[in-house]
Amino acid sequence: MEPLIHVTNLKHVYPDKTAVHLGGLDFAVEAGQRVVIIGPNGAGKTTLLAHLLGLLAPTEGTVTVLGCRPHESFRKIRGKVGVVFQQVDEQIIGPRVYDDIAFSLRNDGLPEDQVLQKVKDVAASLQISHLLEKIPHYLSGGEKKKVALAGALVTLPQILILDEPFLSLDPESRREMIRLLNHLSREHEVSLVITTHDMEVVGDLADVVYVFHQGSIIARGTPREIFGQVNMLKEANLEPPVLAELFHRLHQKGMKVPVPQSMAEAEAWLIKALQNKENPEDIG
Ligand SMILES: Nc1ncnc2c1ncn2[C@@H]1O[C@H](COP(=O)(O)OP(=O)(O)OP(=O)(O)O)[C@@H](O)[C@H]1O
Repeated sequence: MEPLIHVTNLKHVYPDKTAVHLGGLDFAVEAGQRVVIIGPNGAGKTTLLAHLLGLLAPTEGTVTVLGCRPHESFRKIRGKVGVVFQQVDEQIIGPRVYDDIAFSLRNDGLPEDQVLQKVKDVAASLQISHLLEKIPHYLSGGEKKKVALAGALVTLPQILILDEPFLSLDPESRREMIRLLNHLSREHEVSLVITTHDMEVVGDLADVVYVFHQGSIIARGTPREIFGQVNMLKEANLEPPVLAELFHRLHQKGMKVPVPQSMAEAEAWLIKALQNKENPEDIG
């Protein structure tokens, strides 16, 4: 079956002649997958997202989203693709939070009673019902992110695109955002495409991780496969998660350790190892 998103050998040249190339592996997203893109500054992550949203047209290569070329016919798929931009301030345009979330529904000509119901439902699911009458400008950063997410989700998209959703969130809001995104994927089968510099969230969030570096998509795999390649990550100017680095060092010292995907996994392994100090190599 054709993936929901398929990008091959994308090259984009900006008007000032800056060229962004995503050669190497194809970028593909299957239905219901949670895909996280990592890469150093300037690797082309945001440029790719702009192509998925039809905001840019490829100079070379192909971009297919839900069977369409987004730059030619994004209107056809608009309601099926939600987005939360990095700068949510630029995205939130309604005078009240309610109006902002209602924007695309009203734009599609939905009767006001249905708009009301859908806005109420999405606000309740994101636990922001108490914010609906507020002026967006005065919201906190985390609240703004949730409002932008509500605006993206209110049309029940098949694909949700998020550029750096964890930026400037405090630990509690970050956990809450991870929980929400995983819930959307699990319960509503929304496919997620997320860029982040926050390596610590990737293991809790991704089915598939793509690594962008110097004009190429250089690696694709599960978080365990990607974080098992600590040297590749460092060469790509990426800091592996602390646990991956620690277990990599233990491995280099000759210990048969797994690559932990989460704190809970590392904790369980360490408890077993400490309880069985006689022969820790047996624990895998
Ligand atoms: N509108 C633009 N005009 C000219 N060059 C641009 C434009 N937007 C991005 N670029 C350039 O394209 C390259 C890729 O930028 P992009 O924003 O896609 O990278 P990124 O991986 O998202 O980086 P970051 O992690 O810093 O957000 C950079 O060299 C950037 O300077």
